[in-house]
Amino acid sequence: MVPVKTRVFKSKDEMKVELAKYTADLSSKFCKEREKFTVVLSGGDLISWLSNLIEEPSIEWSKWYIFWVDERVCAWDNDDSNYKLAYDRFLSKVPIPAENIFAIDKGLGAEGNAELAAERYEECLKDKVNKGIIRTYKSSGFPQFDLQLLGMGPDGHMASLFPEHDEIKEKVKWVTFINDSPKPPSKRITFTLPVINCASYNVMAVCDKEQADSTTAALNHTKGIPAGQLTADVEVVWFLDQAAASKLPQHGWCSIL
Ligand SMILES: O=C1O[C@H](COP(=O)(O)O)[C@@H](O)[C@H](O)[C@H]1O
Repeated sequence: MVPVKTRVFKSKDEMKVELAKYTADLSSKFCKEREKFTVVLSGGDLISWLSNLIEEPSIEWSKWYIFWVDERVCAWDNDDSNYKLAYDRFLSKVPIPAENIFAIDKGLGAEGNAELAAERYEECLKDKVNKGIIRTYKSSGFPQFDLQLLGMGPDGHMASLFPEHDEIKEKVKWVTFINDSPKPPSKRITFTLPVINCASYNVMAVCDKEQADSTTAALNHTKGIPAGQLTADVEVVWFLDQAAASKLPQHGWCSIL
């Protein structure tokens, strides 16, 4: 397991600037090495924190490939959809080719069939592995994404892996589903923990005082909350604002000013 790094910023705005720089640097690295950059998005607040990235001049958007760590099983134009959120606030503002964006199956989403939607998304990932777009992790065969941009709920869930729910125990599947999510909407699909933790780089971005308890519990590995199990192949970094970090035993600011 790689050591978990934390970077604490005085404000959300500072965090957004640094998150954009971090992502742009990795984009340059992977686009140079592989001519591709596979990026996994989550939903929630994270998407609004990508606003500075839109302005980054160095990014070769045509080489980006977009996936989702979790998705609500609903129509693409439903306000609950993580795809819609990302499209409206981020993807529609940058020139990533439409054929490089891999959302949940449109029909199965609209139908509300979580089990089949998860199977179809896993097939989609396998197809991209076969086409050399996604790498695989060592000999495990699990997909290895270049960068995942993750968020955490106040209960400590990440992706759609919730505390006291069994989906986090899945060891074989790449994508699983939940029909009774404690956070609405109830039907979701989600990457499994082994897939999440095979990524080369994992960023967990968390802000606000409502997240202070779960941030502390996750980083101290207490209460067994899902986000506390996050690791990565190369690097895992928690990007925190001062409020989210306020209950950590010791935190120094990492001001960019
Ligand atoms: O439901 C979800 O929640 C988490 C956390 O969202 P936030 O609004 O508390 O930041 C998110 O990461 C996940 O993708 C989403 O489906």
